[in-house]
Amino acid sequence: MRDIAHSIRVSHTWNSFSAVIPSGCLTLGIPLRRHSIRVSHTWNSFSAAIPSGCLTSGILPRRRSTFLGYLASGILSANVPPSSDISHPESCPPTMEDEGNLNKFRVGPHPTLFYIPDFITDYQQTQLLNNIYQAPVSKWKSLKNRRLQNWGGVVHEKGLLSQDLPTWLTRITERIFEESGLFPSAINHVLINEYLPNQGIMPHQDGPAYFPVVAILSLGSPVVMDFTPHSRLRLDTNDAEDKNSDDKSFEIETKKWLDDHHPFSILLMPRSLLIFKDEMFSEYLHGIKDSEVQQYDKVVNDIEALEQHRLDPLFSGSEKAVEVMRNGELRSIQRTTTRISLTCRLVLKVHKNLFKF
Ligand SMILES: O=C(O)CCC(=O)C(=O)O
Ligand SMILES: [Fe+2]
Repeated sequence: MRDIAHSIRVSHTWNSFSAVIPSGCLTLGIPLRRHSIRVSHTWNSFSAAIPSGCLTSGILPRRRSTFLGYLASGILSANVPPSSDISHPESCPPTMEDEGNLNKFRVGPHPTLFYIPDFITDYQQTQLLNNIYQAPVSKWKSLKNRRLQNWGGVVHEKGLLSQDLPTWLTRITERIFEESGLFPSAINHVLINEYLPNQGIMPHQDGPAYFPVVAILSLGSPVVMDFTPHSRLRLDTNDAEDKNSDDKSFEIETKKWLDDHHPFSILLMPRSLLIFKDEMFSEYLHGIKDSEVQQYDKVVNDIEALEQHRLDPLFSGSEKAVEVMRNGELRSIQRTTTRISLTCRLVLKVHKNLFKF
């Protein structure tokens, strides 16, 4: 049989990221997508041709209450250039806060995983990257396979030795807290991971100190995250006595559980927010392969992740950031730039940190 290979571009017209970035941090900078249609950031100044309820802060429409919140919190303050676009006013995807309804963003076979495309605008992404790369070099901790910044304090098994999050981070964590409605109190810890195209993170479960809801904001290069069911994690969460009481039936139960729980992946596009909780937090490992080319044939959110890119007129831009290959059924992305993620979590037990770093 003839193997027909063709490729689909999902790249936009990418601009070089112009933030102050220490040399060597990024190869040619993190590219940012250019807006197609720009409007003033004075939210109440436009209304034409936008379906009701479709006022936007970027591609993802937001409600007025959010804009006001943003204005109040200064994220769209006086020196902010016009940045929001109404790329597709005819399509009005749901916002996370609509009816407080996160369910619209459920993806995959489990009810505890949510993918919110275009959670922030290009401009907000630039602002975040600016702040991240303006942090002192000493803020970065280098690991074998990535660098990270730790914000909010030191997490111990017994809790958080807390430090206040900077305002540029609370603007985003407060919005996640309010719009998701999943955290019992304000998010107080943010881990910022930086991945070069050939870097990833081993499959792991987040520590027991965290409340079992994770929100991951993605910036820069798209990436594929893998979720793997882990029966041992499940055993750990069950009563030990139950385990020993009847080994045989427990074995059968575990096998049945594994039959119902399959590995899957999720495509994380720039500016998207991934939220997972409960079962997905405690019974699955999550990780990112350290390869520049990542298959995404097993992703459960390809439609949601690529929809906006398909609709965007800049989709056919000549500069390519990501190429989505379709070789028969084998689909993959090429990671060409750095990815930054903000892992936003809550540690319930907090000890005020007396030491300043
Ligand atoms: O970078 C990511 O998307 C995942 C990060 C993560 O799993 C973590 O910080 O625990
Ligand atoms: Fe994690």
